Amino acid sequence: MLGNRRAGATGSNCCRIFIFNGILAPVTFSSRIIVALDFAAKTPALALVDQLDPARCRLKVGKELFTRCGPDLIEELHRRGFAVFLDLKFHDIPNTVAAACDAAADLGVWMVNVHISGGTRMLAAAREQLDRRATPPPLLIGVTVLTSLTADDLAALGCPGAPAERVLALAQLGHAAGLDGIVCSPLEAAAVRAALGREFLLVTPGVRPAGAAIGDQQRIMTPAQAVAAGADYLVIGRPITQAAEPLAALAAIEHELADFDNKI
Ligand SMILES: O=C(O)c1cc(=O)[nH]c(=O)n1[C@@H]1O[C@H](COP(=O)(O)O)[C@@H](O)[C@H]1O
Repeated sequence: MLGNRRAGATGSNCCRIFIFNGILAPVTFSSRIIVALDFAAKTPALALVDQLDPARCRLKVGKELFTRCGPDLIEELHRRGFAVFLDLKFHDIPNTVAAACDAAADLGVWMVNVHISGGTRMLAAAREQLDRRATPPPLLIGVTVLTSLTADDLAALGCPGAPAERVLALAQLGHAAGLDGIVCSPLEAAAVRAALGREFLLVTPGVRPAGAAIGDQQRIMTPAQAVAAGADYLVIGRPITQAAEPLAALAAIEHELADFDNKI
């Protein structure tokens, strides 16, 4: 099995060298917060991004924004110095997913994800393709059970049992296939951490500050609870992007995490 940590791009701190117009630009990222840019167009997305600081958060570009704006948007975010998680949740035959991961790596993104339920051969193909690259590849992260799903939803899909059991089984599959980490809800983070160790990255959406609208998320915790459970990165969208004052919402989450850090 290949090492689960990719040099230079993991943990709470990392430094990546970006090359734009022939200029080397080292950028250090330190935040655990990944802001999900779930916008329908470039203009509102960049209006928020231009108020943010790469030292305070990373950015996630998902299916909607990428489908509308494409690779140019990723380049614009890189030019502003942000580490980008390209969240396209690849799930297809091994050859197709491996090639898609390679294409994502060509964009210079920091993190890319695939559905672990695509199976071991698909995961291995993605891993091998990224490891063949000449430069450090993006972190390869596997989605376990979407945070919008409940036990009843899983049963309806023919997967009876608690989400936590399925998350752990998928996490073990991903770990064995050499993924750098997984996406799970904070509710499962502690069990996965205990089973798979400190090095395996845990990326948790399903994060809601106390009092925030839950929306379509089903398995949630607060930011501090998620970190206490072992999450490395918190993916947070609407509680920041839809807030009346997004910067104040981000600052409140940072304060919550700082308070937690000071207590341990
Ligand atoms: O892979 C993801 O990022 C993801 C996996 C998952 O299980 N649940 C989940 O919510 N996400 C993403 O995380 C973000 C959460 O956004 P909010 O619910 O607005 O905080 C969205 O962009 C989702 O696409």
